[in-house]
Amino acid sequence: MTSPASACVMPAGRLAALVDGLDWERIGADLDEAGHALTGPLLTPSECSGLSALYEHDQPFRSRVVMERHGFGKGEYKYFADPLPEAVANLRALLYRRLAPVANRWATAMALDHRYPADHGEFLDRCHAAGQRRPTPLLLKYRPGDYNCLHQDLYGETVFPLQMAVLLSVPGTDFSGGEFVLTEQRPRMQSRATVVPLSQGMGVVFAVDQRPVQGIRGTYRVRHRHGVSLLRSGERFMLGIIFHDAA
Ligand SMILES: O=C(O)CCC(=O)C(=O)O
Ligand SMILES: [Fe+2]
Repeated sequence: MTSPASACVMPAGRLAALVDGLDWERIGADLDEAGHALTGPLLTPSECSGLSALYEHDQPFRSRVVMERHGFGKGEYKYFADPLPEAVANLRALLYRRLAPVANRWATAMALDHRYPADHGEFLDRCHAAGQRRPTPLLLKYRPGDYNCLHQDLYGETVFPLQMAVLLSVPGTDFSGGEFVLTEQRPRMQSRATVVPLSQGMGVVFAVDQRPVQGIRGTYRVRHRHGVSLLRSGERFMLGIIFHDAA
């Protein structure tokens, strides 16, 4: 029997070339400036539908969360089990390598004493040693009336400060509403929200929690949260790639 994960074949070479070809200088600058950055297209429409189609299967996943039961919103998601589908594992490792320098720059700017290794495998060893052994990449599914409350994906003490998500559905065609929202809480100020315009296959990299901002009197920290606005019609699938594992 072929596993459902083999239904979405993404040649590792194509992904590596694609990730290498992204404008990492611009992505780094956008992350510094706004706490989020669009990557450019990452997955083809057929790769997007292949991944979305996994949702109805049990075998690729370790657990299913019905958001309403936990007060997280409305809708559901499933965490992938180890071994992750090859494309998800490859994307996770390839993106980590490019984002680790940004994470280290932020840690330096915020005077934090931890630094991130260049290699994702090494970072995962650190998670596992801290008791965070469960994989965190996930697929989310929204239907009309669903939404995802503003939140942070923290799963233990060990945190990689950036994460990524890829929209798998076509806005305006497959669904309406359901916008990806990022908020920024500056010290002693009200929160500010940004709606990130995504298209199918487009990735967004964003701050998990804190990011440094250069002010007139030195660097201060802003705190981010992300979520999804009310889905008005259709069905929306999202791939989430979090770089730390969960306790
Ligand atoms: O569905 C979305 O756009 C949000 C996904 C999310 O919360 C995540 O990837 O951590
Ligand atoms: Fe999230």
